[in-house]
Amino acid sequence: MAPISIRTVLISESVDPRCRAILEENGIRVTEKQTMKKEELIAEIKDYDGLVVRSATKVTADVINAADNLKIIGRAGTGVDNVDVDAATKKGIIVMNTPSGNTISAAELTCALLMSLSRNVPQAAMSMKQGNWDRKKFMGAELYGKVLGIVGLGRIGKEVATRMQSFGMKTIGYDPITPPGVSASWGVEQMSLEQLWPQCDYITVHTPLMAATVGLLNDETFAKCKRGVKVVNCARGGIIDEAALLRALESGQCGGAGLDVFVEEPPKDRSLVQHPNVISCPHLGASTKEAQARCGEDIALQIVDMVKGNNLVGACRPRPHSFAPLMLTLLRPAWT
Ligand SMILES: NC(=O)C1=CN([C@@H]2O[C@H](COP(=O)(O)OP(=O)(O)OC[C@H]3O[C@@H](n4cnc5c(N)ncnc54)[C@H](O)[C@@H]3O)[C@@H](O)[C@H]2O)C=CC1
Ligand SMILES: O=C(O)C(=O)COP(=O)(O)O
Repeated sequence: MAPISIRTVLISESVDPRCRAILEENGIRVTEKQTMKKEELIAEIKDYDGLVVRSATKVTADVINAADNLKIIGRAGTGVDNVDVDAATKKGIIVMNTPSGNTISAAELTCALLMSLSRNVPQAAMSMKQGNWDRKKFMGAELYGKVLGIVGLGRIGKEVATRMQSFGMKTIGYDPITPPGVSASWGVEQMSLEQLWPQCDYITVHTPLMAATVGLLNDETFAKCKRGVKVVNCARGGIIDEAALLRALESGQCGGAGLDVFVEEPPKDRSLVQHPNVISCPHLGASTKEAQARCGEDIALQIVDMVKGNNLVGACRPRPHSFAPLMLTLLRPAWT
């Protein structure tokens, strides 16, 4: 690949300091500005060859059209739904992400939400802080023997599956691309969504946000689920339709929801967050020291690869994600 000249990079969000250090070690001038308004970004973007973002910076067509010198948009993370990739491509701007750097962290938070939902941990903790000792109110249910439906069997979906299997959950799923034989090798039986909805005690979504996944769970699909189904969204706001979710929670069709992401972040309308059967986080899936270190380092190295004209195929370095099935195999008694 021909080297690309990148002399200035703007980092518009809180990205691990290794990112800046690697870029500077390679002669790139870095500016960090973390609270830019859209107008500010539009006014300043022309001064930069590269832009590094996380999920909060909306790199819309008007930002891209104002970016006279921009050659690369680096997303230090997975989802690129905050970047208008079509507009960037039309302008010849490369968009790259670091898709494996935060996989484990997002999977672990999903598991934490599933476990918290089953045992009402956040609600019980809040009640204790208020001076109560309410053992009856927070009666839970075991995850053992329950059915977990995983919609989207990519990196995160797979890691959630292998972890929740160790709690004795049956894992079923759907993905239009991952071959059923592959997901079967990590213990997930694939089926159509029509077959999946009525079987699940818990559903977790792990797809990108795109036209086909907006409102994947809606009034119609909630109606096909078991009464009291619990749902987790650690992927993107809107994959579970928020208004439909609120209606399902109010009717009891949905027994609880664990939400890390929202259509609007932070959400102005707090009716979901305030619902007693909802537990939520402020988009924390990737917010671990380890994930941020990997994503910050990876995006910087990928930009440096471009400057040096290194082949980008395989630039996204493999991560040891398969440790979970390996550990499970080693720890599981031979007769199971
Ligand atoms: N909460 C957080 O902080 C984080 C959220 N994410 C979100 O999680 C999403 C998934 O991440 P990864 O697993 O790494 O992505 P991935 O690309 O490895 O997996 C996504 C899977 O979804 C499948 N898919 C696409 N359309 C589908 C549909 N209509 N129905 C069912 N499956 C469909 C794809 O075939 C693919 O296997 C990201 O796109 C991002 O939006 C990712 C990291 C952190
Ligand atoms: O990587 C992703 O897709 C995420 O959602 C993480 O977003 P963040 O980098 O924490 O703003």
